[in-house]
Amino acid sequence: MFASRGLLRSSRRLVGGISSATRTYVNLSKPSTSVAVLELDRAPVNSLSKEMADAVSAAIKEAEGDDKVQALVLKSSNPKIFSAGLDITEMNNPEVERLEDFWRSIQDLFLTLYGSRLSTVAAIEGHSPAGGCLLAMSCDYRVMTEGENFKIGLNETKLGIAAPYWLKDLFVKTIGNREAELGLGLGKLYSPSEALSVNLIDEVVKNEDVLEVAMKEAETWAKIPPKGRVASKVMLRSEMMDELREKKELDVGWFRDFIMEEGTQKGIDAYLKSLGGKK
Ligand SMILES: CCCCCCCC/C=C\C=C\CC(=O)SCCNC(=O)CCNC(=O)[C@H](O)C(C)(C)COP(=O)(O)OP(=O)(O)OC[C@H]1O[C@@H](n2cnc3c(N)ncnc32)[C@H](O)[C@@H]1OP(=O)(O)O
Repeated sequence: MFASRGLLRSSRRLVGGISSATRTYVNLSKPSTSVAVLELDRAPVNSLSKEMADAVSAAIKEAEGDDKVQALVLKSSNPKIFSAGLDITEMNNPEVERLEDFWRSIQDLFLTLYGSRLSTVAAIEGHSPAGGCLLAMSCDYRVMTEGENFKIGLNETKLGIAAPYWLKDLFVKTIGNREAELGLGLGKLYSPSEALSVNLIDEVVKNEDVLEVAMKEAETWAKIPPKGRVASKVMLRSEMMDELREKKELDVGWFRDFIMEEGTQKGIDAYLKSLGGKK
């Protein structure tokens, strides 16, 4: 019961020795013996399609497969956008089967990142709404670049949708119940200084310093003896993960039914058209 499946994942079937491995949508490198860097690289906004979510999950597992690696920095190839969250086009007039598979990939990405044996540090470069905030909150430590126009938070209600219960739980765990009520209800997007004041992030740094600060933090975590560190992470995170594992297919059904509703589709369609003003 204590050893949540996944958190102490066996590395036997995973590929070790990461050396600037580059693949579609993500770049994985190992700038130091104990720290890997996973760069999100899906232009224009690092939105999470099914394929992107699968690529990020696979890269995390690959990093975990190197026994020397103890920490992972998650960054973006775009200095102004960490991730724009879920790829909204996946939810706009979708095929039901694809929509369900998309959600399973998002669930798996959350379980993989949140449950990683690695210490994870998010180098949040720029905007990080909704699913971007999910990625950041799934990490152990969050550094965000300064600039009050950059935003992080869960803005789902503004799209006419609701965050799934497990994302709500993660938000509550991160910033507390009252602030989560305000943040979720209003679909609030926080500036870096606001996010710091509610503990949504841990540090605000200059743009040019973000990777250096994140790497330094990752090196600090990597020096902690992994046995106790991972056991502590399991204690803190397994309950939430086990609940989602048990309810995975129920959650897929809730998501599918919610997204396929006519009213939801109208809201998503209107929101998508408003983005960039181009669609
Ligand atoms: C009973 C309860 C049941 C519960 C059921 C559970 C239901 C849960 C469902 C869903 C959960 C969703 C979580 C999400 O993550 S939804 C996504 C939310 N994301 C956003 O709202 C961010 C939207 N994007 C932006 O705000 C901006 O793009 C920004 C990131 C600030 C960057 O701005 P800028 O640099 O100006 O870039 P543009 O806006 O011009 O965008 C460039 C092109 O990229 C397209 N784009 C942007 N974001 C997305 C996205 N998330 N998905 C897909 N495409 C996106 C945008 O349309 C532009 O495209 P084009 O150039 O073709 O016009």
